[in-house]
Amino acid sequence: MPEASPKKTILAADKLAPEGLDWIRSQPDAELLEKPGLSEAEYAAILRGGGVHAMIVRSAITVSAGVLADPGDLAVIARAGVGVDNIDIPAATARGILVVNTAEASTITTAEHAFTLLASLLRNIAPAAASMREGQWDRSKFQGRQLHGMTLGVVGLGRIGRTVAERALAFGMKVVGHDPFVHADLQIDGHTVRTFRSFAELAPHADAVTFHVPKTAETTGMLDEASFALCRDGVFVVNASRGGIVDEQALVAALGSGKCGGAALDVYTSEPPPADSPLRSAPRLLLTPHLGASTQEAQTAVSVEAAKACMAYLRGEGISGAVNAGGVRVDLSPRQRAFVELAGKMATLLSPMITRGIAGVEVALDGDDLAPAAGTVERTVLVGLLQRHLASALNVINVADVAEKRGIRVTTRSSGGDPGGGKLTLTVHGPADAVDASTEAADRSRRIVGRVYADGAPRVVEVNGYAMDMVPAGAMVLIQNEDKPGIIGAVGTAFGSAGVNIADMTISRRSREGEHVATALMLLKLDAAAPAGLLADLEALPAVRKVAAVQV
Ligand SMILES: NC(=O)C1=CN([C@@H]2O[C@H](COP(=O)(O)OP(=O)(O)OC[C@H]3O[C@@H](n4cnc5c(N)ncnc54)[C@H](O)[C@@H]3O)[C@@H](O)[C@H]2O)C=CC1
Ligand SMILES: O=C(O)CCC(=O)C(=O)O
Repeated sequence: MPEASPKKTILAADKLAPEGLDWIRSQPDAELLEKPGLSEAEYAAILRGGGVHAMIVRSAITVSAGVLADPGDLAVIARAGVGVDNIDIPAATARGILVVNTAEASTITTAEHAFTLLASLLRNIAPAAASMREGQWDRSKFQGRQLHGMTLGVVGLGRIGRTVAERALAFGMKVVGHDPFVHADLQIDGHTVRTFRSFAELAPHADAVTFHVPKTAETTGMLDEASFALCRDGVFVVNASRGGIVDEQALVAALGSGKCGGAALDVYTSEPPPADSPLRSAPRLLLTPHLGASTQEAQTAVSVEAAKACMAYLRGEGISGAVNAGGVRVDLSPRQRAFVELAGKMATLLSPMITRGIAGVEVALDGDDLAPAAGTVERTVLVGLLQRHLASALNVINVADVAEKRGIRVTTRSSGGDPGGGKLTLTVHGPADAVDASTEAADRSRRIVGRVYADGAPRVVEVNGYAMDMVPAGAMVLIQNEDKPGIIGAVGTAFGSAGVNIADMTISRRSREGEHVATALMLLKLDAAAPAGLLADLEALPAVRKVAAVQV
């Protein structure tokens, strides 16, 4: 989660509707940096300089790994729109930058554009209008086709695809669809939309196809030479999703051969397409310059929503439209926040005891109303456990990836209700546990338990079987020793000689079956960090087994 600091700077890196920019200017804790139309290198330099907390983009700029190489204070990138294929999400995630979009705000506008393209294409509106301007009056040349009765194949039955389907049905078209995540036929406005398991199966059933899918490895080139062959002769094609989903070369060829009766594109593999692109001169091809979301209404909505999403995250109020946040939430109640704080402190306290790596982490969160915080607790735990051992800065956005790359299995369980009012238990398994069930291996598991009582303070109540009660904070030292007389005095003398004041201290004794000497764990809260010399002196004391210092 971003640090709380007075003013947050939002970089508007694309042309945004003035309403969103005005909203930013009206916020006392926000500052606007308006810099549309720069190069990737220039954006990289602005970010590197620090002081930019959020960045809003549309599709004109590419937020590449290079732009994010040294992102300074950047905590969130908002896409004022839907498609995030111009943002390097793995690079943003790796640097702990939240990516959000404004998925709903432009749905209707984009669906209207796709449907308008189809209707205009079938009625030759663009070439007929152009011929009128040239002084011609040629009615037979522009005879069109009727929408009513035609079958439209909608590929991608998400927000925009379904909205297009509704409009097509209202015009008396039959609609069929394909979406790997829609398994049954759909009922839309009293009509049945038959769904097919693949585009190949849908293709022979449609007079026209329209694409409303994200650009992925599976969707790129979905309509290519091979799949054109499966389509009806004279099929009409609309693509207002992303360039390259309809293969441009195959389209030009199909238009030339008549396999494709006409097509309309709003999006291109390269935007703008080169001046000499064959697309610009292909017959029966209607082109618009990526206008799908370009209405006053949609642009106002995406601009304001993107601005609000940035500030909500930076203020810790919530995450809306998250693309890479996993289960992280910042809109938590004070009690849920207390558990997130406890999670971070417990994991940090445990982290110096984890010297042999981590194979798995179990997070158990018990208590009423705590479940919504589980994702945030889980990631906060990982940050606390791993940060000490890694050079790069971790946060709740990038840590899941970091853990996964290290093969750390994380299981999180949350249950409602706990008689004590709420409990968090972390168990960290060392690498040997999975293959060796011996006592020694089992002992490599580390367990810490914490609670938040009515006072709201996050307390640690158990560490590795030692019962205790302490609110962890600041500089702390853990000392494990054999439970023999004189140790406490020796430890106190060492601190006194080093001039370090002990602010709070708890001692707990544990005697386990099979252990011939009882051991004790001291947890000390200090007024200042313990210097290395003091830690060495403590380690040298007879009967002291382990000493670890940690900043919680
Ligand atoms: N031309 C423009 O200006 C605009 C274009 N878009 C683009 O429209 C597209 C759709 O946007 P939304 O409907 O909001 O997204 P959405 O996420 O609501 O829907 C996308 C649908 O595609 C489906 N899908 C994924 N892989 C598929 C596959 N291999 N075959 C068939 N279906 C598949 C998904 O299951 C999902 O239902 C996006 O690519 C977006 O970038 C969005 C807004 C404006
Ligand atoms: O006008 C824009 O910003 C592009 C809209 C778009 O393609 C999207 O939102 O995915």
